[in-house]
Amino acid sequence: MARHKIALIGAGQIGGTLAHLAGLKELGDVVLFDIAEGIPQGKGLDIAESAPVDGFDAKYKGANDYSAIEGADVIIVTAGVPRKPGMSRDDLIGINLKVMEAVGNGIKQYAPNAFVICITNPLDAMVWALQKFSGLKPEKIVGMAGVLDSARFRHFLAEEFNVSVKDVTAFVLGGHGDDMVPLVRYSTVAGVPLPDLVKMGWTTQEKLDAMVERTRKGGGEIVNLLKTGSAFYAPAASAIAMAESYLKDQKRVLPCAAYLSGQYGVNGMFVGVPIVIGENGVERIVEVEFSADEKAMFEKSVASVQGLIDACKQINATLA
Ligand SMILES: NC(=O)c1ccc[n+]([C@@H]2O[C@H](COP(=O)([O-])OP(=O)(O)OC[C@H]3O[C@@H](n4cnc5c(N)ncnc54)[C@H](O)[C@@H]3O)[C@@H](O)[C@H]2O)c1
Ligand SMILES: O=C(O)C[C@H](O)C(=O)O
Repeated sequence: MARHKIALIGAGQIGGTLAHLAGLKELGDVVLFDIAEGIPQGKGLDIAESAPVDGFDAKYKGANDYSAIEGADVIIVTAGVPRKPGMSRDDLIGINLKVMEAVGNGIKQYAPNAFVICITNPLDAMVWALQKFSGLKPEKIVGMAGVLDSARFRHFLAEEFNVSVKDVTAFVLGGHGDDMVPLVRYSTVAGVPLPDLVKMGWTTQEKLDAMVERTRKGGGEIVNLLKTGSAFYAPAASAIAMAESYLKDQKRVLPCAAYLSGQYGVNGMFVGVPIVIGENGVERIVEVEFSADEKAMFEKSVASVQGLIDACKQINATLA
């Protein structure tokens, strides 16, 4: 059986990490595409030269021409610019929307049947625009944010409870902004919901609230530390988990920005919700019940995403 083909559009910090992880996990052969000449070729060659040491088989190709992505099974998009300290993700909208137009046209021409994972920020608006520009079926395109935001929450929880991250589950839904929705009722340690752990005295409500807030600001925390760009190890690991679920038909239940057509009362937008990813792409959108407070938080987050989509339509009239 031929190996899968994984195309990475954007060969920067996340793109390079994705390429390395895809090889280490033997997910398939990798094409790195970027507008910067030499970067995708250099990163591809460097990683290919690590393969004999780590003992994995994968072919690497760097390219500056979209024809190289032809026939890709999975495409992960990180093309664009990241934020720097003092900026919000939303400040990237103008420049990255133009990038999504070029990327969408490339996908439409060379890989219209791929499963596409968008990472570029502001995430929920960029994945929406990328779907419009590429014409991909809504079940074949998702945005990566919830897996990352949930992983951050899981890390903070595992540190607080001094337990293995493997025994901590978390669901962060909504848009990938500071008003994202970490759902404490649906987050657990060994299956015990977080509010019960507060009742048991294992942590306090104040500490839990602080972890929720730190999760919401998790991206900015890394930006302020790095100063030159944003997080890339955890974002790449998160997108690889999504790609692996598709390529291996794992049917994992992961929080991702998915196209909603009425679910959660939302129509025609991509917002972070739990979905099942299998060989058909988005195979199910899981509609969990919200309390009144959770519903209000989710609606506030959706309103922020709607504002970004409206801004995209203002910038590019073809999207209106
Ligand atoms: N969704 C998330 O959770 C999440 C997490 C982290 C970062 N991000 C976003 O991902 C994006 C990439 O982050 P990064 O750290 O890899 O940035 P980076 O600057 O290291 O890499 C971006 C790459 O995109 C390339 N590029 C720019 N315009 C292009 C175009 N038109 N076509 C092809 N390539 C193009 C650049 O040359 C660069 O190599 C940013 O927008 C960032 O905000 C999102
Ligand atoms: O915060 C950013 O700008 C990058 C990304 O969205 C993140 O959450 O790490």
